This record gives sequence, structure tokens and C-alpha cells, in this order.
Amino acid sequence: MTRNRSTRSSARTAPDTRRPGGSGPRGDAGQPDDHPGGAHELGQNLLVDTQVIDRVVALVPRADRPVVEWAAGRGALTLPLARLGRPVEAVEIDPRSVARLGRIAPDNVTVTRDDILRHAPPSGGYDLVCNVPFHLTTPVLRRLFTLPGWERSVLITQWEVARKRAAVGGTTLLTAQWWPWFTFRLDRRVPAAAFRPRPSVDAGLLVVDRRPQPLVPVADLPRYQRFAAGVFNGPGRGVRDVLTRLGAGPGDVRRWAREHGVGPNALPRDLDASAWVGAYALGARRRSR
Ligand SMILES: C[S@@+](CC[C@H](N)C(=O)[O-])C[C@H]1O[C@@H](n2cnc3c(N)ncnc32)[C@H](O)[C@@H]1O
Repeated sequence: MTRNRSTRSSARTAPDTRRPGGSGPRGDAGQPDDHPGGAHELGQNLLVDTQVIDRVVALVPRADRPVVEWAAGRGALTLPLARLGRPVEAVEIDPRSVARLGRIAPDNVTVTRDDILRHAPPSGGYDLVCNVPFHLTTPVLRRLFTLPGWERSVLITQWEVARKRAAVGGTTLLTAQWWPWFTFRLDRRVPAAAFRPRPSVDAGLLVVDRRPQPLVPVADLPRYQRFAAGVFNGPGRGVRDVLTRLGAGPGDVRRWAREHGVGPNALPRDLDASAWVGAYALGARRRSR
């Protein structure tokens, strides 16, 4: 990892065991490859639409904590973010972009050459912004959920990914598995024309907030996630049937369904965060009997 302006060795943050990510994979903050790939391989679809840039910046909370920008490129977002007056750490793997950004960035910006899949973030609280290189979408999201410290992440992803993560038109397993700890909101669609070069699909602006109070204790994370996977993949004619087959009492399931408005034919994809947490509690009640 190299930094422009201030160079520091790859500082690691202490794991935060109170939050998801506290005991998750940290990754090695090693030196990125000197020749990380060409523009296409690096997913260098740079933002050129000022309305989208302004919207991303507007979604970043007004706070004093630092902003970390992953995949900073040539600074389309970095420079407007810097105008918030907060310390900004811009992380980018491409040495040419790093050098260029280092030359034009104001004093409150630190430009770090690093791989966003291994970058060690600040030890305190921060917000994160990332126009996600499309080919890294899944690893970036997985890393994000297990990383402690950030309060809000403002992400640009492929449109379908943004929709799915925000549970528009139905929840996916990945969202259900992280819902007790994070909220997901689809802000808007970002047309492919907002980028140069233009990607083949539109993108979406996704806002992920860490819940100040998790809906399920962090200590239950692995068990809750296994439960969510079991419900998604379990046999049954609908989620009520699946829960009963997984061992929840039929009376408990009926009460839960009434409380959360879960119809007889509802599927796991139809549940909201509170219904998931309620469903998980049914199993907990059963375990404690
Ligand atoms: C979609 S562009 C976004 C650039 C800039 N933020 C913008 O919005 O115009 C993605 C950027 O991620 C960089 N990148 C790709 N893989 C990376 C990695 N593993 N670590 C850090 N940066 C990476 C690319 O070089 C590219 O600059």
C-alpha cells in the first residue's frame, strides 16, 4: 500500500467485536500488483454526470468523521467529497490514477494506492463511498458487511444488484442475512450514460446504513444466517409451511404471520426485516423450551 502526501505502512484496525465484522476476515493489506490491469479489467467506468456526483455527495452524512472512498479513479467523487471539509482517504489501485489524483487533491485528501479488497480502514468511525468496479461487486459487498467502523456506505452498483440488495421486488438471501445489522435503500437509477466509457447496463445508487441497535445480537450472526439460508432453501409450500417444517410451533407461526402480515402463500422473498427477525425468534423460543 502506498500513499501520496502522507505515506504510512498498512495500519490495521483492532477488530470491533460488538459489531458485524468485528471478528470477520480482515485481509492482508499488502502491496498491490505494479501492473494491476488495463482500464477495462479494472472496471474504469468513470462518473461524468454532475447530477449523480452531487447526489452521491448529498447522501454522505454531515459529520466530522472521515470519509473513505474506495475505487477513487481520477477523483470524480473525491474532489466534491473533499469540499465537505472532512478528512477523505481515497483508495485506488491504478498507479496512474493515484499519481494524477495525488497531484490535484486538496490537503484534506490522502490518496492511498491499495486494493480495496485488502485496504485497512481508519480505526474509528467513518463513512464509505464507492463507485464499485462492476467485476468486484460481490467481493466488495461481502467485505463491506464484515468490516467494522463505517456508519453509512453510499454505493454505485449495477442496477440489478442495487435493486436486489434494497429488496425492491423481493428480498434475496444475502439481504435477509444482513438485515438485522444494516438497512438498505435504493436511492435512484443511474443511467449508463452517466459513465465514460459507457457500461452495458444501468447502475443504481444504494445507501447502506449500519443500524445503531442491531435487531439480532452480533453473537447470533452465524446462527441467524444459517437460519435465513435454511428458510430460503427449505422445503414447503410457503414460508409459513417452511417454518413449521423447520420445527416452529404451528400456533407460534400463525401468531407471527398475523403480527407481520404474512399471507398463507407468502415466500421468504416477501418478508421484511422485522418479519425475518420475528421468524428467527420463533426458533429461539423453540430452542428455549
Ligand atoms: C467505476 S471506476 C470509479 C472511479 C471514480 N470513483 C469515478 O466514480 O469516476 C472504478 C475504479 O476502481 C479502480 N479499481 C479497480 N479494482 C480495484 C481494486 N481492487 N482496488 C482499488 N481500486 C480498484 C479502477 O482503477 C477504477 O479507477
